[in-house]
Amino acid sequence: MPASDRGMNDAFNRELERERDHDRHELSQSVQTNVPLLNPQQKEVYEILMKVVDEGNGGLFFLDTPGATGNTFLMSLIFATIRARSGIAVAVASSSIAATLLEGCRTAHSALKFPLNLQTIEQPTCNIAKNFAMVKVFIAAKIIICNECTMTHKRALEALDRTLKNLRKDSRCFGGAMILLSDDFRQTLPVIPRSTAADEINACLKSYNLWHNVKKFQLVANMRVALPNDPSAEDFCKQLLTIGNGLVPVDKSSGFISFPPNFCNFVSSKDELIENVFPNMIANHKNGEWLSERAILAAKNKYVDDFKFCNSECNSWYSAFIQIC
Ligand SMILES: Nc1ncnc2c1ncn2[C@@H]1O[C@H](COP(=O)(O)OP(=O)(O)OP(=O)(O)O)[C@@H](O)[C@H]1O
Repeated sequence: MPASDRGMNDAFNRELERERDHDRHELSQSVQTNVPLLNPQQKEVYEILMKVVDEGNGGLFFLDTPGATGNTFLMSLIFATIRARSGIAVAVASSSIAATLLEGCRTAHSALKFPLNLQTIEQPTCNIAKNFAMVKVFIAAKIIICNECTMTHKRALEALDRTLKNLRKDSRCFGGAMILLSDDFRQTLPVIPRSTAADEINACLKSYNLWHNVKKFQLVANMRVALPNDPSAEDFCKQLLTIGNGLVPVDKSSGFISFPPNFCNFVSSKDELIENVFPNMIANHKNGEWLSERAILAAKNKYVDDFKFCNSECNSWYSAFIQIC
């Protein structure tokens, strides 16, 4: 078969069309429904950020969002507002689990082609050639959201800055694009193999040389507590903030903290953990809704590999979980 004669323009336009291919009516309705629900702080941030989007002057913004303060809710609303007006909004996240939180979000490494060895390159750029199909999308984007950004290496931001200046032929920061970072620095910092705590702090976005120029906003009202369906959430959220703010004493000999009383349920074995999270797995393993409500998270891949499953009937399911987790 002769090769089809498709120019690069086709690929560019396909990506642009895909980014604009949303049900604008449905998005407008969702915006109309959700804007009145915003709490005063969320509303203030939403209005400021949408004004920046409308003015089109770009800039670097950071939204500090402790757990459950409505980061996902607000990001989704900003996304929907821009898309409902046929604008292009790009969302990336530092991990694939985090990318599932926002519609159309991809991992930063996949969408922006960051080099894999960021920590060893002094002046990295994204591996985006000018004929890369997403280039027009990055040029046209009203906003680039980097969700759950605290795990991102500061050099990723440097690479994005260099690349956008080059693609958009604009010497302003990030080529004049609007970049919105969001997350909570009480959570995980960049993971650097065989590093010290100092290496992680040095790699963190707060060590980025333009960090002092970032315009910062904060959400503080915990919406899971405000919603009436979870009375235990208030204590749990306070405990999380206490740990995140470094207020729980560290044991000098071990370097560990002790969890506050009633913080969580402890189990004594992996089997007990699995039985608690996935009770009666054999009966439930084909129930997608039941499965989507539970997960076991592990801090390291080696702990994931340690999970051994012996039940042949749903062995394949167990394996699938562990990969996802
Ligand atoms: N203004 C609001 N009106 C109604 N519900 C809201 C509002 N803001 C947030 N919520 C709800 O509160 C819960 C927590 O919000 P959301 O998931 O957006 O927070 P988050 O900061 O992303 O939390 P986490 O980091 O813990 O995932 C969700 O169920 C969300 O739908």
